[in-house]
Amino acid sequence: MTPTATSGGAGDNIATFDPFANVRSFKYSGSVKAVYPLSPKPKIPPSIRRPNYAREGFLESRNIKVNTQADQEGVRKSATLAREVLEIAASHIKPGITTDEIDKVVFAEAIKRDCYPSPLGYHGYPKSVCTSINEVICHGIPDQRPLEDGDILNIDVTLFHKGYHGDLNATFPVGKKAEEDAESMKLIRVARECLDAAINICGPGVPYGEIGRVIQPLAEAEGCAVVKNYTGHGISNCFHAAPTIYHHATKKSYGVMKPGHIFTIEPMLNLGSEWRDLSWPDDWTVATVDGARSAAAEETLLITETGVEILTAKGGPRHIDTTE
Ligand SMILES: COc1cccc(Cn2ccc3cc(C(=O)NO)cnc32)c1
Ligand SMILES: [Co+2]
Ligand SMILES: [Co+2]
Ligand SMILES: [Co+2]
Repeated sequence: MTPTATSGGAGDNIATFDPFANVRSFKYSGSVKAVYPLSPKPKIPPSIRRPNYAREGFLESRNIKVNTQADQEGVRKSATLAREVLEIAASHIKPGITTDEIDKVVFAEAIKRDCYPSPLGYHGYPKSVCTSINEVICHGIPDQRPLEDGDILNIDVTLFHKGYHGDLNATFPVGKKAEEDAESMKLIRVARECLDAAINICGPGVPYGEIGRVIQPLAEAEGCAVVKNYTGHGISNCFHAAPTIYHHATKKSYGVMKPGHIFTIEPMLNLGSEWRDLSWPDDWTVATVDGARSAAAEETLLITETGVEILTAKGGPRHIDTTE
């Protein structure tokens, strides 16, 4: 999900980071609250190549990169590694583990794979992964809050490997209570189904606006609202680039899919009909305004001459011929 605003961030004073300290007026929209202090910033081995964020704006240009075969192979590798790390992180989900502990798993597994965790330091973001619980839509900061039986948790992993980013996320039930919560499990299922339906219409010559025109009616038919202010994005040697991928029907969409285009689709759906979001005073965490639960699913995709390749696919990159 590509933020449209610029943000302060924790910088290096992570141990004393408490953005709620001087905030009297803020009211949480649901039951999830930040639990500080954040753990200290991890030491990054000097051998790990870091992205150069200085040159990244937020989608200022509409020029969509046509990736060479070498670029595509670079993203394919990063995407495969990101999938591995997401699955390992997900295997740690259980009531009682904190999101900070999940962050440590992601960091360690990234370094093991000669990857830099892309979110760490990106526009000042203080952690290696985004962990978004219940009413948190995206950009949840890993902290000392233990997961609770009945929560739903989105883990959003982006890894930078040898010059290229790979980005994916998925939402998981926490404990038996969540697995038996029909509404939450429906929300998780519909987010994934919307992503799959959008992927299945991708291919050369398809306008990017088709993505939102497919997702929005599907989501609303299932009693879910599509978040409008956070989007998918082009990705390759930059974390965020053109095109902006809207998950709702909008005239703001631009561009036509061409072979070599690489981008994410990452629909964020809220239970009910309220699509609007609010930001916590930490300048990162985004939550639903009405406290309804939110779920997302994300893959990194490559447009080919005959369809679309899911570079972050479970089990490894998978091509779908959508032109036959
Ligand atoms: C400047 O403004 C902001 C606001 C929020 C977040 C960030 C930075 N950021 C950190 C992690 C992260 C992940 C994505 C993503 O595409 N996930 O699929 C996007 N942005 C991210 C910056
Ligand atoms: Co985002
Ligand atoms: Co993304
Ligand atoms: Co992501």
